[in-house]
Amino acid sequence: MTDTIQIYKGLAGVVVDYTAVSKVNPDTNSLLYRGYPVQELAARCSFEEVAWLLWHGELPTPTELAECVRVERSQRALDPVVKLIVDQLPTTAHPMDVLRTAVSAIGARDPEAADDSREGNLAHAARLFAAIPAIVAYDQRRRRGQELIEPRDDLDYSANFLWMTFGELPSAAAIDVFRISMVLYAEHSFNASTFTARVITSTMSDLYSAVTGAIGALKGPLHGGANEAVMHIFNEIGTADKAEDWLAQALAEKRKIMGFGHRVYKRGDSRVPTMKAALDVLIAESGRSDLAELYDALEKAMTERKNILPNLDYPSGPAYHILGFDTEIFTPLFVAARITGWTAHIIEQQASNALIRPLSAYNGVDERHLPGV
Ligand SMILES: CC(=O)SCCNC(=O)CCNC(=O)[C@H](O)C(C)(C)COP(=O)(O)OP(=O)(O)OC[C@H]1O[C@@H](n2cnc3c(N)ncnc32)[C@H](O)[C@@H]1OP(=O)(O)O
Ligand SMILES: O=C([O-])CC(=O)C(=O)O
Repeated sequence: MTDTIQIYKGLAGVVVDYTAVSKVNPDTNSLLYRGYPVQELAARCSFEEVAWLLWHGELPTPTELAECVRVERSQRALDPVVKLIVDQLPTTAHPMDVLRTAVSAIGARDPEAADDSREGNLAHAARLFAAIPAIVAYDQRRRRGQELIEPRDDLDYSANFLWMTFGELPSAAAIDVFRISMVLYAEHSFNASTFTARVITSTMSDLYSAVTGAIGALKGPLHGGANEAVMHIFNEIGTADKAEDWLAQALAEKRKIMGFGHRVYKRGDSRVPTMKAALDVLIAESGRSDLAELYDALEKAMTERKNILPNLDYPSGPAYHILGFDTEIFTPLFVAARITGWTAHIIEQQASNALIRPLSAYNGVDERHLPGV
């Protein structure tokens, strides 16, 4: 008689630890960062304030915010050595591969990288928070044959990110949409990339290694890579009138429809209404009603056929497209936001560490021996 072993495939439904960083509640369709509803933060707070909140557990005082902003602005410029490394990479490499390499290089260049004290890790987190926009912006520009644009000290995080990418500023409303997307993408409990960062941290490795691994986990289309995949799907479908037939065919081929479904939310993603409202602002401003029609048609068809609802990547993909980002840059934008949540979790894991090492049930060949043994 063999013992029955319970396998938790994909760790679905398994609670592996406590976290005080965020609470995802699929029953009430809510998401709290350190207790605050994400919708309130998206409506009222700068991304710098949200970063501070995630790292420290409380919103910054005016003095703390001024310090956070000062540190961010002082580390915005692309490190010339990191630029050299990026320049060596072919433009056939996915921008997530470029960003993963650049973050790894920043870690290798930090003489204090091994300092995993709370203060050390907060400093590393602030460095990556400030440095990632320049890498992402420059990578899009070099792919377009354009020169690096230096950061501007008179702009906040969101406006400066758009400035470094495009060399001009869009409307205040468009900058705000970008800020909202950063706030919504910042944190989401034990998702695959955050869990990756926590696994790496649990071995007492350094923060840069954990973030490098997390970038690799986020790249996949079942996770962060879905925001760019949504745009590929939109391009494939073409126009709203083709959405229903396209979906029928895609489902018949057993394809996953990117931007729909979620491991935790089964009745809708708490962040989608806020991001959809932000997308609507861009659609109204740009006159892209074609995109709005396509968005609605695919959502309606997917609801009717599968009753599977959109996740955050569904509205953010077309929003980034209208803002002018190239499709393959969308997931690096997710990294720029999620660096805040990842590093908050790394600090939390490190403060209450246990090596993460689950068990497996062996189902290979029975014990056997080499000839003559
Ligand atoms: C910000 C984020 O990272 S959010 C996630 C972004 N990822 C995507 O948008 C990729 C598309 N979505 C998916 O692949 C899935 O919904 C996941 C990976 C996100 C969640 O997966 P799971 O929790 O394992 O899915 P779940 O158990 O709810 O699936 C139930 C059924 O619905 C199907 N399903 C779920 N999502 C989709 C989808 N997007 N397209 C088609 N079918 C789907 C599953 O194949 C499964 O079918 P089955 O019972 O016939 O096998
Ligand atoms: O929670 C998840 O599994 C994926 C997700 O929505 C996120 O990381 O934002």
